[in-house]
Amino acid sequence: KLGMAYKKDDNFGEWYSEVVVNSEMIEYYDISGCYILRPWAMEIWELLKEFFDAEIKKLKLKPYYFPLFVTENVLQKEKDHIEGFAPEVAWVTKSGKSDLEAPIAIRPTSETVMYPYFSKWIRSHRDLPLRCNQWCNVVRWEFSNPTPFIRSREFLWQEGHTAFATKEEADEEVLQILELYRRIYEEFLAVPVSKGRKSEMEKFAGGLYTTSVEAFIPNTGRGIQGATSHCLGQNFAKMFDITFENEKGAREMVWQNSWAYTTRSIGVMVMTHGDDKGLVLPPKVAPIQVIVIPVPYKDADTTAIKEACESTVSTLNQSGIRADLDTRENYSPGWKYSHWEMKGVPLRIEIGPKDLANKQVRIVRRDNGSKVDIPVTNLFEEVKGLLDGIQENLLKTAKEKRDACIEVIKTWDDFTAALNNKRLILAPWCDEEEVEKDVKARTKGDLGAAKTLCTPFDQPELPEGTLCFASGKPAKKWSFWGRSY
Ligand SMILES: O=C1CCCN[C@@H]1CCCn1cnc2cc(F)c(F)cc2c1=O
Ligand SMILES: [Mg+2]
Repeated sequence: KLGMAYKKDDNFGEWYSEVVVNSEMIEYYDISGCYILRPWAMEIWELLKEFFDAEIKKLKLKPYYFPLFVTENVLQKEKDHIEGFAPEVAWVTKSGKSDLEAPIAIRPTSETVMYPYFSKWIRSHRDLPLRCNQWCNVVRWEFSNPTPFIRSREFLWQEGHTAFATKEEADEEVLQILELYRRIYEEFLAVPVSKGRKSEMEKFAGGLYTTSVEAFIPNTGRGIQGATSHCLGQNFAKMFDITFENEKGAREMVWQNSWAYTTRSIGVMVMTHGDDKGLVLPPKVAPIQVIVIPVPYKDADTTAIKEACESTVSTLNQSGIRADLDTRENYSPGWKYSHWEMKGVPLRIEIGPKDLANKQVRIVRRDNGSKVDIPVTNLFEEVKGLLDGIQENLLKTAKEKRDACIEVIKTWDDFTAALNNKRLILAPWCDEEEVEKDVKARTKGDLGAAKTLCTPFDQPELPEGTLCFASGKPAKKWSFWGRSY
């Protein structure tokens, strides 16, 4: 079980599957596209949820739980937002031996479940804003290659659904939530992301506009959507008759948003930081931040060593650091080093007879393997400093790697070359959907077509007269293009 059979740079797909299993995050399940999330994954999910839930409570979101099931006619209510997705909808058709009167869908997302009740609950401007969030699972019976965390037929997410009296309020919240998603990725998962707007073709068809945070996986040269925050405009208000009486007594439709991030975020973190020894966890999301390992030496005082380990762990835990010790007799220190490296624990503390005698401990960093001996007296400060250093180093390294993949291009030939070089492409675009479709058609292949990933809010200077790389028409904006998950 110890050691990896695959190398990240040689066989990324196999490496990834091995890491998520060997680090005890995932157990494969006997239904394709479904995975068991073990504690090492769920504890990360819970740390992210703890942050996000506290932040949205500051924005006055209220917790709800809506049913998993939705009737056929309600699901079909919104034609254009569903029609493209119909093949992904999972249906319950029987209970026991008998057929159901009518098939019932399992929620792939909850607009059609929730909005008939938003219509009922919202009568007056006093009922606004309505702010609803639920933490739940959703089911989408996808057929493209299933990948743990990244693409599964059932996944966990939070879905926020809000309603406002004015577009201004909705527009503001879209960006507040997008900033929280950026923080989830950059401050917790140490994954660099770009905030931007989806094209008309890539946006959520049922909405007005879509914003997202986009990540990039250098090993595969593919972009990946990290999270999404939509302004729905009044489209769903019209469909579901969600109106309110304003201060002047006139009836108006509400302005809505919906936004989500999912367990996919964990997979992006694994892909970004993992190495050939296994998982590398950013301290902010590490279920165990420090593992303490006794290094007994033939006739050395093993009891004293064990006591030193226990007091080290309790000192750290009392200061809010997630520390644990591995005193299992039936495993050697060497075996334990590999095991906890595989699980990506940021810091290892070794305590042997010499350390005991010198009233010090040896600390080993998972991210760069560096070792340092520190006096027990300022254990907490040193450990805290090292954990902060690891967190910072992981984001910095990932940002440098991602930025090294970005290629600015202006011609079609450079575009196709960059695409085949697994680059994240930044190109001037005329912003015409026909051109986007044309690029998709011209880059179709077994690696998948190129698409727009987002138009970054942070726009570089676009010199007058710059032409679109694909159409030769006057360019209107810089957009990120590439293959994606
Ligand atoms: O992306 C979000 C944020 C959270 C709430 N939902 C929105 C839009 C979801 C877009 N979407 C995405 N996937 C879907 C899959 C389906 F099978 C289906 F019936 C509907 C959808 C579907 O509407
Ligand atoms: Mg999908």
